[in-house]
Amino acid sequence: ERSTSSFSYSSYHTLEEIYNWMDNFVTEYSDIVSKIQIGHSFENRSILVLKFSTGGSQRRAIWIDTGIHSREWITHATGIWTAKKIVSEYGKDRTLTNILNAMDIFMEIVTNPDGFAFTHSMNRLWRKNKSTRPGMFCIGVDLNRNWKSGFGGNGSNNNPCSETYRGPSPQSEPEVAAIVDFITTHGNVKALISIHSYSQMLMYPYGHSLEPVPNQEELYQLAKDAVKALYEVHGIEYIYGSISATLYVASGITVDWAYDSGIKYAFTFELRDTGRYGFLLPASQIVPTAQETWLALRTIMEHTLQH
Ligand SMILES: CS(=N)(=N)C[C@@H](Cc1ccccc1)C(=O)O
Ligand SMILES: [Zn+2]
Repeated sequence: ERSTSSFSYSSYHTLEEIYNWMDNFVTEYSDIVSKIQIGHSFENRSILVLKFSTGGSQRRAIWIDTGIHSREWITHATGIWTAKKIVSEYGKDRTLTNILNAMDIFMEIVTNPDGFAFTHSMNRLWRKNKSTRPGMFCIGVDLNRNWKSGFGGNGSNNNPCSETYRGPSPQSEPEVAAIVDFITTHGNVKALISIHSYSQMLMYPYGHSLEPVPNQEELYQLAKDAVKALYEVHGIEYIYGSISATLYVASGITVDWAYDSGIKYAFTFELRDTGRYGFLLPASQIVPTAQETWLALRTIMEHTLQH
């Protein structure tokens, strides 16, 4: 069907359903949204990004990615809901309207399409991408360990059979290289938000070391404000802080690369829950999760607009 009105924002969807929704979505909201193909996955699926823009050229931009770990289905579902929220609120919500009148938003909803397809077909709990190389008898690289910053450090693994296998070299994976190329070429991305699940946490660099980033105080306060805004929606409590101090040391991660590339507002979410359902979060929690996450995202985007 041509319109997105029959699409259920409170259900989980397959890759095909999401890609069809994207086409209908950009058609229906063509005045504010467009679709960009930034590359192809290892298994040759299109890697797609939604661009939200109200004009200008090469405006300051915000990058949001979901689904880098394919089993974290709540993140794709939250991304889809958020995309609809952005177009619905433009012209109504003053903060969002101010953001989009000055900045662009890029959103990559299915950041690991091969892994996502595999969670629907063969293994619901697949995390990595689906790359293989000669002599490797296990499949897949952890796309959240394949980035250049801190690559190969503690909290990543050199064993291809590990769930945190870093890959043979930084940006060896097409899914990572596509983002690096896009953001580097764009050159004006001011905030990057990489969304995972689960644990209910909002974190910022560094993951690869306990060394505080120069604007640590600012990021701490912003995370605190974002988590408070999130809490006020449904009373869900998040913890927040730097990745290495709050969670564990992890190397070669998205937000450390972003930060070291000059993106001073780099955050990573771990959405609901804290383990009762984990990656198998019931669809009934999609909309509540997306609603509360939106307030945190808007807080971070507003701060980026103002600084
Ligand atoms: C459960 S999980 N895989 N989302 C946990 C996730 C934590 C993390 C997120 C961002 C940066 C560093 C570390 C990871 O190990 O990749
Ligand atoms: Zn994850």
